[in-house]
Amino acid sequence: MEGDGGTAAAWMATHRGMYERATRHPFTVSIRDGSVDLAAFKRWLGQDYMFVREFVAFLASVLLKCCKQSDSSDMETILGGLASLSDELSWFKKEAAKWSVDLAGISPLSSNMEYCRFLQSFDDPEISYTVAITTFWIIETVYQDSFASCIEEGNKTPAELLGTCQRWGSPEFKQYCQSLQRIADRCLANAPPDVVKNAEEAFLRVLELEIGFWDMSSSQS
Ligand SMILES: Cc1ncc(CO)c(N)n1
Repeated sequence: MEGDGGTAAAWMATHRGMYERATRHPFTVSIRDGSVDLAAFKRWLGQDYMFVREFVAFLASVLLKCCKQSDSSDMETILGGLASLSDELSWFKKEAAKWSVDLAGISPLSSNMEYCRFLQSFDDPEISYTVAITTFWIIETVYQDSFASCIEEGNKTPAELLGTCQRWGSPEFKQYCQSLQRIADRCLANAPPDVVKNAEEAFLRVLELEIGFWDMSSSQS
């Protein structure tokens, strides 16, 4: 949450309560303190695999909006993100095998479906690149912040979950999120007020959906 004076950091401060509900959720807090229910972790793993497949399509829509801008200099960053999702899907398959989670037999739970429907709504060409890139930034940042807290000093994260936490909690992933934040801030600084308002609404909607996703993982809702 390094406030660098941009709009993104300002929203994290204004909506701090919601932001913390998403990034210090009882589910990730239970990973950090070692009390995590492994059945819940496995549920999260299977559901998140399905989410990430949908996230690929979302990111493709962000990339397309980027390419249609007169200045498409963010293309490399987004393309890099898309490429790392390929690696991420392989990681999910490996991790699922390790935990005996049958990915083929999973169907999305309702909070996951709701989140996926939100991602699909970005297919609409009317939704601006600014709103889409801001959404992308906050989706990644919630995971970065959540999992980074599980590997902070003093954690009691079970050894077999450290790999998961490092995937999103690593310094490299943090840098990547910061580069997305700079892009979002630049777009927001140049956007008309109605677009900024839509982006803030999308920011809040992501926090809500992320909380729902953790709730679902903890308790199958
Ligand atoms: C639900 C959810 N939010 C964010 C990310 C970050 O990639 C993810 N994998 N899953």
